[in-house]
Amino acid sequence: MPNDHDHPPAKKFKPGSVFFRYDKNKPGMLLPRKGNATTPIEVQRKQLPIYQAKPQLLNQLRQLHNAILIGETGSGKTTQIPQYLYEAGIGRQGLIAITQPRRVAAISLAGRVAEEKRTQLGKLI
Ligand SMILES: Nc1ncnc2c1ncn2[C@@H]1O[C@H](COP(=O)(O)OP(=O)(O)OP(=O)(O)O)[C@@H](O)[C@H]1O
Repeated sequence: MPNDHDHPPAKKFKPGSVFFRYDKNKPGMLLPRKGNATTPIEVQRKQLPIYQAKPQLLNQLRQLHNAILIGETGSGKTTQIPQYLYEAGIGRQGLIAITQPRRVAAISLAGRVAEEKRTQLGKLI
């Protein structure tokens, strides 16, 4: 079974990924994208493509037991849908679980969502 060092997260090496930028000092290396410090996080959330579909999505998800959502990379599926569900009170009795293919990706995602919810990582998230 390969470890994280053998196969870094797919997201890290997806060309054109919104998450990563090239390291000019180390050819071939990709770095996490710099945060957009000038735009408030609430505004960043509303700028994501998925935000436009939020009411329709929640409406549909309330009526379904299972759903498969397909959307562009970086559109907000992973970071936003769990928050939409939580904010709408869906799944609050249990746990909203999110999977990622790699540990690094899972930690990065959790950190981002905690930042967006303005909570310390390890509590609500
Ligand atoms: N760790 C992070 N640090 C900073 N911004 C992030 C981070 N993770 C996500 N974002 C921001 O949130 C946006 C939505 O990311 P999200 O992972 O929800 O997209 P996605 O649709 O699930 O993408 P993918 O299909 O590649 O998993 C990104 O475009 C990026 O701007």
